[in-house]
Amino acid sequence: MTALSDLSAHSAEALEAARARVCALHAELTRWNLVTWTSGNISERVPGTDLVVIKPSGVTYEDLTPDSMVVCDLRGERLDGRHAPSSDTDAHAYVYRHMPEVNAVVHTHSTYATAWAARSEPIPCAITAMADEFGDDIPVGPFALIGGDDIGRGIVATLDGHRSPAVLMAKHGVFTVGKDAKAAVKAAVMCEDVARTVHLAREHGPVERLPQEHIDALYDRYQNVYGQREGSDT
Ligand SMILES: O=C(CO)[C@@H](O)[C@@H](O)COP(=O)(O)O
Repeated sequence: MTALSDLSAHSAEALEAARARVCALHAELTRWNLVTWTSGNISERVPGTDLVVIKPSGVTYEDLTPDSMVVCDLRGERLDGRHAPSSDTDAHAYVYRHMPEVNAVVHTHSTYATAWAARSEPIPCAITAMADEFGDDIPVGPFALIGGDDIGRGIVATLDGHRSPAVLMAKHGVFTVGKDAKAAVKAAVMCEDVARTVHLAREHGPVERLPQEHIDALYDRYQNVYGQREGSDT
């Protein structure tokens, strides 16, 4: 376990950067209308350490500062911070312990996606934007009570080996994962967007899933070709 007093200068710098990054990204949750009052949270693994930076519980988004972020270990134990950590800390910590490729977790109750979660219904991969980002239907995870690591177990059981970085936890809301906090926030923004679009489409009739070969081709293009690639001068 990494104790804060044992951190190298490099890791201490990484921790300060993660505090600032995680704090700032909470503004994206409100900017994109993904949360109500204090109802969502972001955490990020501090690169090169066994530390996690997470939102304090129940503190309004406008009052968050880098300094108010809570630092925990991978068991969810608070190592630094004057506030209690998010009530979902044990869930986030469980994900970090069991999905080493995941460096960030985001939780929201965004309206349309949570409406699908309330029905325990996966969102069918019916539009290109879904195939791009999620590569599949957005799956539903089991219902779990808030507070322990049961939510984390449900997230891991559902997302491990799945292309989707988002899971709709039944009767609860959205959890997304990513290689960093920005990627996990992006997945949360896109999850709400596609949840709304597919919901609206269904109001006018049945919605068909894209053929699997189109989902595969779209996912491959978006993940491996789309945008600016490293080394590209365009
Ligand atoms: O999902 C829930 C409650 O339903 C919690 O995650 C949410 O209110 C956020 O709690 P925290 O302020 O992060 O403790």
